[in-house]
Amino acid sequence: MSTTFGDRLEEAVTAYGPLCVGIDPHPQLLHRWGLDDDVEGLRRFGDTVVEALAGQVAIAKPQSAFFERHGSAGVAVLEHVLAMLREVGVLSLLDVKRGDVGSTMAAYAEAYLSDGSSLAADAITVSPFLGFGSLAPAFELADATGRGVFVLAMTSNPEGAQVQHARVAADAAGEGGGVTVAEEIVSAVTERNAEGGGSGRFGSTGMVVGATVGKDIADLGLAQALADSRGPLLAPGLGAQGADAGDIARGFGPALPLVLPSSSRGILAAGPAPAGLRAAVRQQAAELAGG
Ligand SMILES: O=c1ccn([C@@H]2O[C@H](COP(=O)(O)O)[C@@H](O)[C@H]2O)c(=O)[nH]1
Repeated sequence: MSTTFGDRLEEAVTAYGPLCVGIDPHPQLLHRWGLDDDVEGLRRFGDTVVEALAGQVAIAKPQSAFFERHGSAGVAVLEHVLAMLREVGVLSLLDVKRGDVGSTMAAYAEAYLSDGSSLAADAITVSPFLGFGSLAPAFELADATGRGVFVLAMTSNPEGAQVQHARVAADAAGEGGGVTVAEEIVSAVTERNAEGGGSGRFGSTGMVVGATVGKDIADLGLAQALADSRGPLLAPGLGAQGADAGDIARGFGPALPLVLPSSSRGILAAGPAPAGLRAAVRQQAAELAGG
């Protein structure tokens, strides 16, 4: 791809708005939609959601876990969903939260970020808790193929603070200690986007910052640093986890133009009729826009 992920994202968000819809085929949702909790149900769920989102949203976020729980046939449905999103022109952000030692990370990167892989998405989520540097193979391949990487920074679950608010130790030279893990990640992403992330609104390295963590952003004094990062900020937690449009506006403050608010169950509960899903998308988008 000749353009960067950040530029493609900016174009899509300008056309359709920032709302990201999660594709999470929970067993309870399959049941509620009158589908069996099997591979055929999964496929029909995926087809319906993609049909409903086409021409409505910039970006969709399939949750890998709900496909993986059906084994290799479920992963084949995930591949199908990724191909369909590509076909209808909705960017895919695969929520797969990978992270490993560098040599293994290179293999994950090939699976999700290389041209020609059946599991390739426009962007993926990654976990930096084996060290930010261990993610280098994913960043390198994403840059080379025009894809994006979203690094977990401040996750939407209450347990995340235990790790993400911890203070890092100084390096061997006695430098750099004392900042929180979250702050360290924001700085590393900012550096990446400054080095080679294009010049538009978004760089191609994003972060996951939950819609539920507005108070933590304030407590850690990170709102301006997030705004300066140029990282697209995936903000899950809207809807089913309790956050609303007001929480996002207040919590992110100056970083709001970078935020991709994300909702899965809050939208998917309006199915299975595509018209119902589209109405839920429109209502959520209007709330986010302050309407
Ligand atoms: O911090 C995080 C990171 C990822 N997620 C994922 O987002 C969706 C949320 O689903 P809802 O139904 O809207 O609650 C799900 O796939 C999570 O794994 C997150 O919630 N928080």
